[in-house]
Amino acid sequence: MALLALHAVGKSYGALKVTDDISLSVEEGETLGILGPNGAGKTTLFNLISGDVRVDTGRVEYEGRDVTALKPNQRCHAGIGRSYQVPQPFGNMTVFENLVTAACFGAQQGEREAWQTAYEVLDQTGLMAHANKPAGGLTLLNRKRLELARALATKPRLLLLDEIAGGLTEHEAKVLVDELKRIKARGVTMIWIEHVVHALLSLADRLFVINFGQKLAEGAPQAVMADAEVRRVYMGIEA
Ligand SMILES: Nc1ncnc2c1ncn2[C@@H]1O[C@H](COP(=O)(O)OP(=O)(O)OP(=O)(O)O)[C@@H](O)[C@H]1O
Repeated sequence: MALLALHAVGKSYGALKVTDDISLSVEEGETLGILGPNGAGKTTLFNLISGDVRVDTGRVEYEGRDVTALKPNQRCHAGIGRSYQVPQPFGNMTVFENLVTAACFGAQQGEREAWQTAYEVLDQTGLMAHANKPAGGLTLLNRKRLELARALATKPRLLLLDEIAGGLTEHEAKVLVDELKRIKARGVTMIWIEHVVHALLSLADRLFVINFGQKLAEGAPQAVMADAEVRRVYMGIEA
């Protein structure tokens, strides 16, 4: 049984079909990479999975049950955690407080357990030295780390990562990818939207490419990257 399955989901804003009849499934432990040009509908797809936006048509199944009608907090409690493309920390709170908040409200933990979770996640994401700093003053790499850490503190079984490597230097992206590899090794299932293709390829088991809200290609990373239509649409390379 797939951990997540989308069945013919659709979403329009006025006349614009942003998600057009997308079906996909993700197996437990798998990392699915999502690629597509700017405005293709990738973040909207995450919003439909996390419940931030409701589907107009189709169905979202998680752990074999229909979650289409569940609110974002209910989907988070069920184990769907996400990061946002633009980091969304509580800027006036410390890094530690941000993680305790995520554990309390996302994983429904009591205070003592949430402190323990926050401590573990600080350790996993290399943020320990910044625990007591206000989140609003972090560097870009550490803001990205905190975005990942906040998602992890909700104890996800399925982790949605939205351009977590965007804007980082080569070295910083490698540090982040190493962290993601450790998370993957712990069995967390991931869907990762990323324009930094070499970072994505170092982790993804499978790729799914979107263009104009529709599926353009899906399959093994090497085969998808060699696909003539993907090269034309995504990389601007004519065959
Ligand atoms: N709330 C909204 N109201 C109207 N249009 C929207 C809304 N959200 C997204 N769109 C439009 O839907 C399209 C897809 O947006 P989306 O953010 O999902 O694309 P994306 O593939 O994630 O892009 P990028 O790679 O630039 O982040 C865009 O044309 C965008 O302007």
